[in-house]
Amino acid sequence: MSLKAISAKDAASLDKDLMDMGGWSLDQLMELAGLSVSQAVWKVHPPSKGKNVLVVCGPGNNGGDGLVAARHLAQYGYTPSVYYPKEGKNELYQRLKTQLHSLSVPFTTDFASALSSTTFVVDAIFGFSFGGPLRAPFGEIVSQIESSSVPVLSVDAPSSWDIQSGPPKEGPGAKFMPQALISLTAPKPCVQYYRGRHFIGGRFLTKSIADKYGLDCPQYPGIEQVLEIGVDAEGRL
Ligand SMILES: NC(=O)C1=CN([C@@H]2O[C@H](COP(=O)(O)OP(=O)(O)OC[C@H]3O[C@@H](n4cnc5c(N)ncnc54)[C@H](O)[C@@H]3O)[C@@H](O)[C@H]2O)[C@@H](O)CC1
Ligand SMILES: [K+]
Repeated sequence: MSLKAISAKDAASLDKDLMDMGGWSLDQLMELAGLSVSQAVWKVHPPSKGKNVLVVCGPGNNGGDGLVAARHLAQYGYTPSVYYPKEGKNELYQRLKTQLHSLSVPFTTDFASALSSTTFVVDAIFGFSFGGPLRAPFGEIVSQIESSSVPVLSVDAPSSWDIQSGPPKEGPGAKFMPQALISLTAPKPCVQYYRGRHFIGGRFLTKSIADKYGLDCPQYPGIEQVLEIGVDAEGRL
């Protein structure tokens, strides 16, 4: 299946269009994004493969998607835990945290020990607004994920990868290749360097917005929030 990619700049502008002109709120977009992340986890790593899922959240909306996904995973019967070392300050993130506290989802501060006892990792550290070398503590976090054998699903982009040019040449993330990736709305250009299971999610694209940005509307089956799309041997979509 061929789906066109969207640049980081256009992805940010598309989000703004949805909110400024399309009548959406950020909460709604994040809810659908996080719901699709949770469904991709179910497909790649059903509870029969292990219920402990570590959701690693960054400070922006990619981290917010992770918080939403953690809530859905708890409702599905997983035992998620969250690592959230640089919390986003706005009230949306605080409400998502309250929702997780109400479900007794633990927030851990000991990343190494959480990683060693989990069966699956959700990488919700950085998405399309990532840029430049990783600042602390994320270099160390990415290094630990990279050298662990625990399978990983990355949200929107493998964290540490440049959205346009892919994995860094050296340092943390240079060898990071998550087992699964869920692109939200549309793949980002860095997906050409990705090898693994690839899903699309975030079922809120309209035909007029897709046309404006030259995107394809994914043909989600029935009530599914995710669609698995292939990456061929050369990495083309
Ligand atoms: N339409 C969509 O596709 C939607 C996308 N959403 C999510 O929102 C994401 C984009 O969110 P944001 O724009 O908040 O950005 P990100 O979550 O990608 O990251 C921004 C944060 O990362 C920090 N950061 C950037 N580079 C860094 C570095 N080198 N070292 C350390 N920290 C760094 C910034 O200071 C900022 O706090 C998407 O990737 C997607 O996951 C959804 O939540 C909503 C709808
Ligand atoms: K990510």
